[in-house]
Amino acid sequence: MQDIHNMSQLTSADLELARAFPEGFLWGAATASYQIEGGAFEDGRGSSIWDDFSATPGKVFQGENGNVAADHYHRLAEDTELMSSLGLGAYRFSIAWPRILPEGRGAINNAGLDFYDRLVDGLLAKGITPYVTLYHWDLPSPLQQEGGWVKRETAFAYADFAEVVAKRLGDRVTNWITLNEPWCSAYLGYGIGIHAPGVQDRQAALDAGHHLMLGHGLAVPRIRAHSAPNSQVGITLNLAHVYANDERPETQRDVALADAFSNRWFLDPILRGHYTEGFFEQLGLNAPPVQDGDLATISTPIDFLGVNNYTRLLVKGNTERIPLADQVSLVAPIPSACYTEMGWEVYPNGLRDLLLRLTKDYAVSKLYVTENGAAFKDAWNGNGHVSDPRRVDYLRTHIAGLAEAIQQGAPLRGYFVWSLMDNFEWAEGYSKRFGIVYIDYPTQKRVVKESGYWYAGLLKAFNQAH
Ligand SMILES: N#[N+]C[C@@H]1[C@@H](O)[C@H](O)[C@@H](O)[C@@H]2O[C@H]12
Repeated sequence: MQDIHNMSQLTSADLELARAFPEGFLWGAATASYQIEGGAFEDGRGSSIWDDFSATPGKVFQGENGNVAADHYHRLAEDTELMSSLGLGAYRFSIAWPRILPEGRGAINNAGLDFYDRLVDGLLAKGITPYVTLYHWDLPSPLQQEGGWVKRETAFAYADFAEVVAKRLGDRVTNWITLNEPWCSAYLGYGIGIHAPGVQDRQAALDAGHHLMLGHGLAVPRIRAHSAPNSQVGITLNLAHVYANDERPETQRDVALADAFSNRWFLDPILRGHYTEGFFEQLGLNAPPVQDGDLATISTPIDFLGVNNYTRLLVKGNTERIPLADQVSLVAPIPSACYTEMGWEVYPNGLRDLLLRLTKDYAVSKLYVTENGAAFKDAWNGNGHVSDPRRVDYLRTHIAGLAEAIQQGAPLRGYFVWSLMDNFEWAEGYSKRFGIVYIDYPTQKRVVKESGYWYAGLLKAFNQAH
């Protein structure tokens, strides 16, 4: 592989930016099992709700699925070499529950554990620290057939799964993320049904969210019991800072509703041990089936909070309609602003302001940005490289916001760009490319994008400064 660093086009300001970060700051990239692995029917892997959802007509763009994806299952050596050439200090990936427990519980598929053994050993051999997400949405189908996350039993099945993985990898993996974005699993999967398993029932979303958090709390001690003493366990939440479009009282009301629904629904139980007061009433729904002790379990102390952030929320109150927390009026696209292919406003200060809010309002000892990135229209002409200047600018401006947040007191310890490589973007299929490495799916060729060279150059400059 060409000397990847000589291909980067860093400015003097970029070099200054790299030097702004403290020694020990962790630079990584993130992926998820169903989005990159493929090998969907190999070596004993069972079916997941995303296999089922993708196979359901009309659910995923052009009927695409994760059967092959980026074929990572067959390219471990190539992809770990790619990560090493980029200079990554860490790699965040997820474990496919159906590879480990094809029925969701019970019989262990050791071939599945062997795959992650090989991945972890390959990363460690290259000096790359594994950050393992135990659940990134691929619930085994048999558990969904019993009701999935709306059933309390699934929380216990998840904790059993987490322990099986920790027993195998806990001697080498010291950084664990229990869940990825339970808000998406609950609301997109069970509330409005645009994600797997495709249930459209807002009460089910609250019940699923509760059991996801219960699974998190049940799993934390079981992960710790099988990991090295210096291990750390956290959770990753998708969060966004909420801004008021004006000072009107109805706008202030809607800002509070949007914050409750988008952020505090999960932040408050996990970090404060209680749901946000009045939250369920604002939604016009019943409380989920909370049992004695649940909130104590859910709020079991964690070592860090993982933050996934892509954009901000801008809210404009509407007196004619008293919204429910999940129906707040967001401001229409702003002509002067820049938007990604996902329709998300590019607003770098949103990440900085979010980290500062979390620092101010929640007693988090450590923060990691576990996902941040952008989808833009990337094209590859079959040779040369992929020009993606908008992604370079997105990364540059958001990373600059991290430096400001740290300088203002945020306990930020690391950043994982989403994503290492283009991948299956859920209901959008392969139509949205988030990678700093381009995947030519017909050939599975990996082509480092301009943003990948830039990120590698930033990491090299950071390492040279320390
Ligand atoms: N959409 N989008 C990109 C990205 C998605 O690909 C990840 O799997 C999720 O954790 C999170 O939603 C963010």
